Amino acid sequence: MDMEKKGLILGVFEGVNYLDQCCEINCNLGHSVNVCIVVCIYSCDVGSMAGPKLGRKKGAKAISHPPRKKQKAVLPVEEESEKEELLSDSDGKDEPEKLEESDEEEEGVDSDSEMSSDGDDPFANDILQGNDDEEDGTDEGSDSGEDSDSDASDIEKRARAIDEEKAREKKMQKLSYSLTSKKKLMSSHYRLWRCFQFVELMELIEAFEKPRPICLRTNTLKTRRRDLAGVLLNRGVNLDPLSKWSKVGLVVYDLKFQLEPPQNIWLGIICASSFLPVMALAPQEKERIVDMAAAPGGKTTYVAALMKNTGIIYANEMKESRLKSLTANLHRMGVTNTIVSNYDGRELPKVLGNNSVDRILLDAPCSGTGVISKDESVKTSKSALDIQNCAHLQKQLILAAIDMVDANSKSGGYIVYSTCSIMVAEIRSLQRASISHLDREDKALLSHVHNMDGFFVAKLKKMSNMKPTLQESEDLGEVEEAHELIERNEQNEDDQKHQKEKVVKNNQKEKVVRVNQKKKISQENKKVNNGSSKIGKGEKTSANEQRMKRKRPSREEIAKAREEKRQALREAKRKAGTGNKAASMKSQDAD
Ligand SMILES: C[S@@+](CC[C@H](N)C(=O)[O-])C[C@H]1O[C@@H](n2cnc3c(N)ncnc32)[C@H](O)[C@@H]1O
Repeated sequence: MDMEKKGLILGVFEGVNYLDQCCEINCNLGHSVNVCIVVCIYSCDVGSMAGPKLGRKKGAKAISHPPRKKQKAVLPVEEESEKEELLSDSDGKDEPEKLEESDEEEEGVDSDSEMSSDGDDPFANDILQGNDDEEDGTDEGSDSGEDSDSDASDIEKRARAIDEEKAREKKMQKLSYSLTSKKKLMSSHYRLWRCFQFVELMELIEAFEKPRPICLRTNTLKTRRRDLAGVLLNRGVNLDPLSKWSKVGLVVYDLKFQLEPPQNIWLGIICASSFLPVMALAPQEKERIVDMAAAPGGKTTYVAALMKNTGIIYANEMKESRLKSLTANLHRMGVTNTIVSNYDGRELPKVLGNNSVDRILLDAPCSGTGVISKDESVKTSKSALDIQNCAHLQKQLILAAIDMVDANSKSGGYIVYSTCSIMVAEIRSLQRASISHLDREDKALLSHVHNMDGFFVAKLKKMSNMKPTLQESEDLGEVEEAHELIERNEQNEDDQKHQKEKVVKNNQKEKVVRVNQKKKISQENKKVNNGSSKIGKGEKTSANEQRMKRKRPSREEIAKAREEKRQALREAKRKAGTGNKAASMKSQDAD
């Protein structure tokens, strides 16, 4: 690996220790240029990075964050005062003492709430059983004596039994629902999930159903993280710094005033994984940057903040209906360096020109399979065709991005491609742009491992603005074809089986049709042979062939035939008319 480039990339993530691996693949990129792809593999575990609670007030409950004890500690957890980290954006002074005091109390509150919310407390059942035992003992004693007591305890027992039965039924219902949805998910996307081992797949599906921690990003155009944290803590919100790697992120545990956020200081609730593409892009002040698929602007506003409202951001969105939210967010967040456009991203090189910008963020439209925890319908609503269509669009968008970015940019020449999908086909859009092989699992941020929404981020560096020669294009075309061939070959057994079954059925149908046709033809032949004296015994001309051979009548012949028909009709009418007249005369005579 080229250490310089590695250094460069690590530089982008200076101080970021969650980078598991950073591999670089120099490769011929299909289409027009040579591009170096730098694949950054993120292993973030928000929960474990967050460390102990900060500033939680007495009695405040920790809600809806995943149980920490189940999370994998991918990163070295910073055990030191997170409050310092949280409030250390600049000088680290003026930390409210109150917060430090509450840290210790916090731990207790936290672990309690985890136990109760998880239902994982190993002692809980014992305590219940103990109670039952005691009651049983009392019952035995009362049997020997007072009837009224035993009646009461009988009723209690029965009531308890009914309750238990109900609870069991509920549990079974829940279990069967969960199994059905898992089955549905597995069967509907079986072929696309083939890259996972069964156990891992189950873990992944489980992870989809867990709520993610709520993350906030401080809008540094309006405030500092420490100030925001101070405001939130004063309002009784429990929060942690997201981690050392994010100087703006906060993890929030009980956002009570969710509907009335202080609009001038934060963007809203976002997933930690959405920080990563912008961090990877590392926009610099005064650069020209394109956000190819921008709405609703979560990443554009972050880019603008990192650029301190300097330079230019072209924020493009194809769907007109989504422009409103994009512009509204830009205004709300105080972004002033952005031009909003409404093009199909594939058309942008024609509008902005080739080799015209320093960096491009392509947060591609995707199947959304990485965000099932937010939108459950993704489980069953996405067909294989949807995924393939997405992948095709993504490839075309990547190619447009490559055309637009300037390899000679002094500070940039980078493209960041991200999707919130964990589907191989979509991740492979990069490959389909003829970038050499990417190992699929390793590049995705997987929900069950990282406790984030599934996500894929790759950073590309354009190496040259030169267009390849015809020969190179042809070679690359072949490479592309080869990739497509490989992909086609990789269709899973299910697919093949399905296809085979279809083919067999079709063959059978065709056979039946052919047999019927043959029968029909031979019957017609027989008829023709029997009925027509013109066709001798030895003549093998079929009725069909005869029909084919029959000459089409000329126009004159058709006109003549029509005239004859008309005359015959007139004659028939006339005859009928005279018949009627005679009949009516007859009847008059009779009267
Ligand atoms: C994943 S979302 C972008 C989210 C955004 N980057 C953010 O962080 O808020 C993808 C966006 O791409 C838009 N889109 C879909 N097809 C597009 C195309 N051909 N060109 C440009 N944008 C497109 C969608 O309407 C959608 O708003």
